[in-house]
Parts: sequence; C-alpha cells; structure tokens
Amino acid sequence: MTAGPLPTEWEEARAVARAVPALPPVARDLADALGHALAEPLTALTDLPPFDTSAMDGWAVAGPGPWRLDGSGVLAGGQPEPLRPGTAVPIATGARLPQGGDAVLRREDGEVDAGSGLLLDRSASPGGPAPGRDVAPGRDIRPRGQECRAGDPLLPAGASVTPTVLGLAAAAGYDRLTVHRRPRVDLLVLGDELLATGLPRDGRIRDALGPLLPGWLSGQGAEVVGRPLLPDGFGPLYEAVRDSTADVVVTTGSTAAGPVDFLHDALRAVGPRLLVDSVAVRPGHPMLLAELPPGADGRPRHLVGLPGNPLAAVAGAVTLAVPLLRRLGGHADAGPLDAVCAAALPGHPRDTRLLPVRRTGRAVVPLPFDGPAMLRGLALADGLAVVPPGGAEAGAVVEILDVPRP
Ligand SMILES: Nc1nc2c(c(=O)[nH]1)N[C@H]1C(S)=C(S)[C@@H](COP(=O)(O)OP(=O)(O)OC[C@H]3O[C@@H](n4cnc5c(N)ncnc54)[C@H](O)[C@@H]3O)O[C@H]1N2
Ligand code: MOO
Repeated sequence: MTAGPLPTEWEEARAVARAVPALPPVARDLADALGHALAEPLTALTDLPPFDTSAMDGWAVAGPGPWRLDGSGVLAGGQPEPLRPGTAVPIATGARLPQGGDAVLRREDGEVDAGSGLLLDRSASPGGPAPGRDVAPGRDIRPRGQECRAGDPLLPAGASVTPTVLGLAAAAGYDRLTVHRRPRVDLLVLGDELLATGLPRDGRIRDALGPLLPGWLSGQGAEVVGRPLLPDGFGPLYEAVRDSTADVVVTTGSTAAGPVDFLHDALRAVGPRLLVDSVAVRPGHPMLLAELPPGADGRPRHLVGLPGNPLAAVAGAVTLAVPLLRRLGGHADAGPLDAVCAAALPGHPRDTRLLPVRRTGRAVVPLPFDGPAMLRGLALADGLAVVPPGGAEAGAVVEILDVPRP
C-alpha cells in the first residue's frame, strides 16, 4: 500500500492559493463593471457636490430678512439668476444656489406676509411670524466640495466594485472604470452516476455541484464559461483539461483513490505542477491545486480539484478556489470575519474542520446534517466556522467564512 501525499495545513493551503498575480487591467463601462476589482484608485473627477446646493425645499435668501420675493423659482438642474441682498427666491432640494444666496429658509419655516408680500422667517416662534429674524448664513446649504474635491482619492485599487461603488463612481464623473479582468472558469463535473434531471434512480443520484458551484464562484468575481458533466474515464478528463483555455479549471470528484478516480492520472499527463495535494481539513481533505502549463498569453493557469462529496467540495471551494479567484480578479483581502461560539463547536482531533453554523444574535451555533455528503445543514447556514483541531469551546472566537446569498 502506498502512503498518500502529505497534507498541507489549512492556512498554508489558503496562502498558496492566494500567491498568484492579478489578471491584467481592462476598461469596462459602468454597466459591465459590477463584481470586478478596481485596478487603479478611484479618484474624484469633480468636486462633490459640484456646486453650492440647496439641501431643502424652501427659499434661497440673500442677507438678513425679511426678504422681497424675486423670480419664480429654482429647480434641480436649473441655472439660477443672481440674488440681490434682501431678496429671496423659491428653491428645490438639489437645486444650485443662486449667486448671492447665503442660506436656505425651509418651506415650513417661512411665511409670506399677506399685507407686505415680504417673506418672513417664523422658525423662532411656532405661534406666529417673527419678523426680522435671520436664518443663519450657510443654513441648509450643501457647499461645493463638501464630500470631496476633484483629485481626492475615494477608493484604493483592489476595492470590489459593488452597486454602491458604481453609484459613487457615476456621481464622481466616471463613465468607465479600469478594473482587473475577471478570471474565466471551466467547471468540469465528473461522475457517471450523476443525473442532470429527475429523481435519483437505478443507483444514480442528482448532480448537486453543477447547480451549486457556478453561483458560488461567480459571486467571487469569476466568469463561469463552461460547465459540462463529464463521464468517468481518463480520456474525457484529460482532453477537457488539456483543451481548456480558461484561467482556472475547477473539477469535482475523482480526487480520491477509487477505481474511477482519474484526476491525478490526467494531471500527470497534462504536466502541471502540484501546489497542494490534499489539505489537513475536514471535510474535503483530498482537494488539490495545480499550476497548469501556461495559456496562449503566457500566463499561468490553474486547476482546483474539489472532492465529489458536496460539502467536501464546498470546503475545497472556500479553501482553494475562492482565495485563488479573488486574487486573480485583483480583489483586496477583506480580513477575517470573527464570531463567538454560543455553543461548543466539535472539531477533528488533528485537522481543521469547516462547520456550517447559524448566527444567533452576535454568536454562532452549529447546524445538524453536516456530513461530507450533505447540504442540508449548509443550506441553513450563515457561514462556515473554521474550527481548530480539537474543537472550539463555548465563548471561543472563531473565523467565519461567508456563504453566498442573493
Ligand atoms: N479509501 C478511501 N476512500 C475515500 C477516501 C479516502 O481517504 N480513502 N476519502 C473519502 C473522502 S473524504 C471523500 S471527500 C471522497 C472524495 O471522493 P472523490 O473526490 O474521488 O469523489 P467521487 O468518488 O467521485 O465521489 C464521492 C461521492 O460524492 C458523490 N458525488 C460526486 N460528484 C457529485 C456531484 N456533482 N453531486 C452530488 N454528489 C456527487 C459521489 O456520488 C460519491 O458518493 O472519497 C472518500 N473515499
Ligand atoms: O473529507 Mo471528505 O472530503 O470527508 O468528504
């Protein structure tokens, strides 16, 4: 009997997966930039606000009141006439403040005197008008440059482009962003026993990973380009890996030493460098990471081999595929997310364990149905707890790995 490969420690495996350079920068329209990472810092192209702006509906006023009304009003998007001292003009929230205007009197604080036609500030006396009181200069004005000046750094390179980042970039004047290219992934799902539709029958079961993994990986910035179900056997797997032009090939199943586990043979034939060949983690220990021969652009390509048991495949995805894809896509590390254990989390005697957990308040509890072939616990989970060898006691702090949500 031959001994298996020496497993890589779990933290070390994550570090190996992260040790890749980011893919090259590309320009993308805002509408196509979501989920990418910024390849350059986001710098304001304009002052924000770009001009002095009314923060409220009311009147723009010039100097102390009472004020004579002048003009029909300023709406957002309009170009106002200058205001002379002692005059006021109706103004809408977001409208540009007229030159000479030094405050905004809110609609609910002002009253036009029926006799004189003058605008009075009645904010000091809820019972009635208080002629002569002045709204303080600067009141309810958003001054030009309050949020940023043109040239100010808004976000560093490596920031992930979220919906909020798209909004900020648009506000700051951008039509296009320079982002890292998204890693392209070929997902190869292996196993003659797998059915794509219908009920399990005749010893065969449904493929759970074809439906599960694309959403998980694209949520990490990857573009899943191919996802065939491959039959067991050396030939189909070898050809699919050899012919793939994706940045990353992700396989499921065939990592262990069963009679139809051809992944190691196929890899030997393609000629990669094995970077990780099994990890000291449960479930998922037969996972592997290999550097494939370079593609047409000379860049290294990678293969992540995930075990076939579905929860073990997810453990492999979060350990190897997620850090690799985040780094290829140029995303900065978010830093670990920690939580307190509300109850003891069971561990493995020697290996790290990744355990589906649910949040209760600010703490986490383990979920049942956490076997390597099960997804029932994970489907209810808020995250995967990283449980050290021997387990974690109630009150201990553990790292939590995110699970995707819509
Ligand atoms: N003698 C040993 N046997 C096994 C070991 C071991 O160390 N020594 N490790 C076990 C562990 S742990 C795992 S995990 C699996 C890894 O197996 P493979 O990666 O080779 O995967 P398969 O043999 O193809 O399948 C395992 C299991 O998972 C089911 N499967 C596969 N793909 C899917 C899918 N897409 N959707 C749903 N279920 C899937 C498959 O039917 C098998 O039941 O090896 C253990 N054995
Ligand atoms: O570790 Mo296996 O990966 O238990 O299912």
